[in-house]
Amino acid sequence: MPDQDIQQQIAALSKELNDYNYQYYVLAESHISDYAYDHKMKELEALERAYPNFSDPNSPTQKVGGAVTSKFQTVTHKWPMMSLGNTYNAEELSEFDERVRKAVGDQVAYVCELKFDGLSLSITYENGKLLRAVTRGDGNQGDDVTENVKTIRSIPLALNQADYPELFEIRGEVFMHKPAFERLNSARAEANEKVYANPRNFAAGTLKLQDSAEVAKRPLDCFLYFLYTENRNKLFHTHWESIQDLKKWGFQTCEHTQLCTSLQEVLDFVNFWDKQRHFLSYDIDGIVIKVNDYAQQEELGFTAKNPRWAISYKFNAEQVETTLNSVSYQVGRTGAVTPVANLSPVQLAGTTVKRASLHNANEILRLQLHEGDSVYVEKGGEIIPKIIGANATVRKADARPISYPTACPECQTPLVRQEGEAVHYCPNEDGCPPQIIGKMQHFIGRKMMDIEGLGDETIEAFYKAGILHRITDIYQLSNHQQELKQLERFGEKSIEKMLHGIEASKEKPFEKVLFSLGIRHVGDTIAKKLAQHFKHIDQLAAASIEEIAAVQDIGIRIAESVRNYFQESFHQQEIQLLKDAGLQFQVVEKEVVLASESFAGKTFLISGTFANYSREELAAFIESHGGKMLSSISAKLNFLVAGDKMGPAKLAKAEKLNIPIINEEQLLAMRAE
Ligand SMILES: NC(=O)c1ccc[n+]([C@@H]2O[C@H](COP(=O)([O-])OP(=O)(O)OC[C@H]3O[C@@H](n4cnc5c(N)ncnc54)[C@H](O)[C@@H]3O)[C@@H](O)[C@H]2O)c1
Ligand SMILES: [Zn+2]
Repeated sequence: MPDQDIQQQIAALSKELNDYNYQYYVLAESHISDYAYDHKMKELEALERAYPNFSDPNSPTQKVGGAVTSKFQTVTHKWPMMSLGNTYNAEELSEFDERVRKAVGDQVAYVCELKFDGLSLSITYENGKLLRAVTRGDGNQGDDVTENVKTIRSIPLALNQADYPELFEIRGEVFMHKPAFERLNSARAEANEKVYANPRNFAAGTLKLQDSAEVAKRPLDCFLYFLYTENRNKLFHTHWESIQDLKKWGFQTCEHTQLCTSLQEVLDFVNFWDKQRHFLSYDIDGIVIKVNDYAQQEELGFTAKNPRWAISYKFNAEQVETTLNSVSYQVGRTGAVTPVANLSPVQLAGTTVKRASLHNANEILRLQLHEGDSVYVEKGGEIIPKIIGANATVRKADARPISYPTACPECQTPLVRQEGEAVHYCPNEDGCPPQIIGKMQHFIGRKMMDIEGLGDETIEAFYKAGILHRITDIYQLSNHQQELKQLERFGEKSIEKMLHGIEASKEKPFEKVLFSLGIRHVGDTIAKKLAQHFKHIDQLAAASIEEIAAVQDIGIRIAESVRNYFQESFHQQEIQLLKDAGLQFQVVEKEVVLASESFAGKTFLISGTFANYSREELAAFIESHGGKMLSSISAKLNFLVAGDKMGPAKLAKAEKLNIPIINEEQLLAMRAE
């Protein structure tokens, strides 16, 4: 190949890998599978090795792929945070073992650890207290994400009494469990928010949020796996010993870590987990093999990018090829349409796969799917596998591209897609069967009206039997006892229990009723806020968009949705019928007796989390002593009651306006003065 071509090829590969790095580390998105990425990296490494005159110290082969961002304070790592070399088969692993033995002799033991698919973190502890947490960044410098990390429950803020060093750094991996990922991601899809491709990306996106309160809502977890401290060799001689002590100090380490004394044991460990990993609640993408002895680690040292004393063995993401038989379109409770690929059954990662998710129309376009295509299916983070591409080489010449339907498959109403949104909706909220059933199922849900004796399946059965057509029919069920008894599997006892449950639901407070109505974008917190502000459904129904949007934390999108809901005559009728049935449509005010006038004329704002009281309790305390709560920081504010995890922007604003910032104890003491 002429030099010019090689140079071009190196430049193109470098650019491509740098682009993937940016998407992966900064935007938390993957546009290529890890396997394909690693393959390209190896290709570039091989080219650079063959043509050293073209190698470049800034090449992605020479540097850790991440970067620092401008959103956080930049911190320089005391010990650089490196990447790991990777191997994909037993042969490459045995080459690693040979290199190690050549350098340090045959007395080698390895610690085998799961390679958690998350993002690495360095945490510094001083005198047993969490001081600082920093991302890997570009390996030399990372982002200070301390406030966010403090919200992770498995990371101790203070250590158990033990003989830990005064100052040390501990490294670990932050990740999200698969069930939490599934739950949060589908809630995001419902709310039309950006969904993440896998738990790793979700965890990475979360740790880089500016709002720690939002981070606290997303369940992150962390395994700690490495200790750095000055004079470490005086404390421990091996990595294995250090891990035993980390546990005593209060850190969560992974129970599956194993000490191996031969390559065979390492291989057994690798093979065992290649199969068992599918049963873990979190994703791992391989095994990390570390030389156990610290002295040997030091002898082996580092390359520009990796330690020479450790390596990863990466599992091949299991991938199979099968036929795309058809695409079906499911309509959800909110009317969102989800395309699902129906596949010829195939074995993948221990289960038979028949279906794969396709997310939305853009995904179908991106994959350029055609009818009858032979497709590659992979198990990513999701339980339900995904299609990663079609094998165009075996496509029939006359195969038609999959075209997205224009009408709802359930009710034939033309579908709509809001500008800038990826998801299509069936707008026929009150006439589309799955939406009607979904609305009723939502209504009776545990966090909503919580009707005992009535479940999702019963709702569906009653709908199909023509007994239920809409939410309000639930309160007419007592008039249908004869019909109910005719239904299979529905005895007198269960009917009685259900009717009792329905009757009891009439006592549910207004905020629950409001949440249960299933107004788009109105979840339980929003419902609570609206109920507290408007007190009565009639006042909410009569409010303008501006009036609704004036309520704290209610944005214009929610306000519009609420307004639209109440404009529909069908909904007005629905509410009237529910009122007639005796449901609660107003806030029952508790009489307020002022405990004192200590705070009369004073205004307060509460932010963050507190050790002894909830925010609501503190607000009630302030109000019971005559103080007034404000909803934002302005010159009118007299005191900011600040707890932990308060947003830095708020703090800065209060400081700028010279507003006194007090803590929980100071607030309580103020009353006594
Ligand atoms: N799909 C994409 O677009 C894309 C882009 C960039 C990188 N990647 C993936 O990321 C990899 C490169 O990332 P990398 O530099 O973080 O390397 P790596 O993921 O191959 O290995 C190093 C990392 O492993 C993690 N790790 C997990 N468990 C560990 C344990 N027990 N001990 C030590 N470390 C552990 C640490 O975070 C460490 O930084 C690529 O090989 C590729 O798979 C994918
Ligand atoms: Zn429909």
